[in-house]
Amino acid sequence: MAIKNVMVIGAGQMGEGIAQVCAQSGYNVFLNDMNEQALEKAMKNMEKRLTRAVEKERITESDKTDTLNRLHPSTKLTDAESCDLVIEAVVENMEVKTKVFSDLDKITPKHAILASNTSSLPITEIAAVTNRPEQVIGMHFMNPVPVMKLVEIIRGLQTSDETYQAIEEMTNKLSKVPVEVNDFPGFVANRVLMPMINEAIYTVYEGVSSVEDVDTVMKLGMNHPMGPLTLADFIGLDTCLYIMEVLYEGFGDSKYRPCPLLRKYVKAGWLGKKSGRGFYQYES
Ligand SMILES: CC(=O)CC(=O)SCCNC(=O)CCNC(=O)[C@H](O)C(C)(C)COP(=O)(O)OP(=O)(O)OC[C@H]1O[C@@H](n2cnc3c(N)ncnc32)[C@H](O)[C@@H]1OP(=O)(O)O
Ligand SMILES: NC(=O)C1=CN([C@@H]2O[C@H](COP(=O)(O)OP(=O)(O)OC[C@H]3O[C@@H](n4cnc5c(N)ncnc54)[C@H](OP(=O)(O)O)[C@@H]3O)[C@@H](O)[C@H]2O)C=CC1
Repeated sequence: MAIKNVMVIGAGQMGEGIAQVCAQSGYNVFLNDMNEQALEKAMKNMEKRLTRAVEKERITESDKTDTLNRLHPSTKLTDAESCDLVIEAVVENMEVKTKVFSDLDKITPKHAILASNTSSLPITEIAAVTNRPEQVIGMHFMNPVPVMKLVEIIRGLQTSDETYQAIEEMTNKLSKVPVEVNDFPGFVANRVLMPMINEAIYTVYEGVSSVEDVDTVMKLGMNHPMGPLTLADFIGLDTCLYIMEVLYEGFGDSKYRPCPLLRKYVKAGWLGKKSGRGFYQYES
């Protein structure tokens, strides 16, 4: 199936990045969000990054103009009626995601593929609220999307080979590297990454070391590009907590219990870089 028109739902940090790379690769993209301010901010950020790419001579001025012309901010989910693929990137919450998928199932054409950028939630459960579970799939991009090469492609129980192949082909077209994984809590990326981040938070919580020193140990000792606490702030502490909860509930194993300090920060509204405060403070 040829994918031409794509809708990305959620103009947060992931949705914005996904919309940009799709438009840069020639897809016609609706970026959908109920919040017009979030859409405006996302459009500005994408334009800024494209301008920087022109300055660095990675793309031409006309590539930038063409990309921007392919990007359409949208506040109506019904714009998905002309789309061949929808990539959902709203908050990591099953209730919110299943509501979006159930609505999309009614709006989109019969042939359309419905993908989720969920970082941990079961694709099979999301697919079950639609009448097309064979066309529902996980397409898990990494943050920051324009930079990171990996896309985890997650097969739900009923995902068809045809759907998998269409998404694998598109991932290659986006100049990303696809990796096929099965539908288990946290898939591969976050089953491995998030317990490491959670453990780093425990070392601060238990007074083993300071935030800065934990990050230094992992940066200089393990050559990680960012320390785990900087990375947690970058991902979003709410997202980190939701993922730990999915692992904890999904496996029923106490080794995945979220650190109380992580819970406390999220309750305080300290969500990391996006809210201006997490383990570190950020200028707005
Ligand atoms: C939670 C999940 O479900 C899954 C996940 O995504 S887990 C998170 C996975 N991501 C990571 O682990 C990221 C780890 N960090 C890194 O790789 C690097 O620190 C980084 C790529 C983010 C920044 O790299 P850096 O060398 O430290 O900084 P910097 O030189 O400023 O940036 C390198 C390039 O990335 C770009 N970049 C940095 N942050 C960016 C962002 N948020 N959005 C877009 N581009 C960005 C910069 O513009 C720069 O591009 P140019 O070459 O055009 O200048
Ligand atoms: N952060 C990361 O590093 C990664 C995140 N992901 C996944 O991507 C998805 C989005 O994460 P991210 O972009 O970081 O999150 P953000 O917090 O940046 O954005 C969340 C988006 O969800 C929307 N949203 C929030 N609440 C609701 C609701 N009740 N109904 C509908 N939409 C809602 C927000 O809309 P509004 O603008 O209106 O508030 C916003 O567009 C999550 O599933 C996350 O797990 C995947 C890979 C990496």
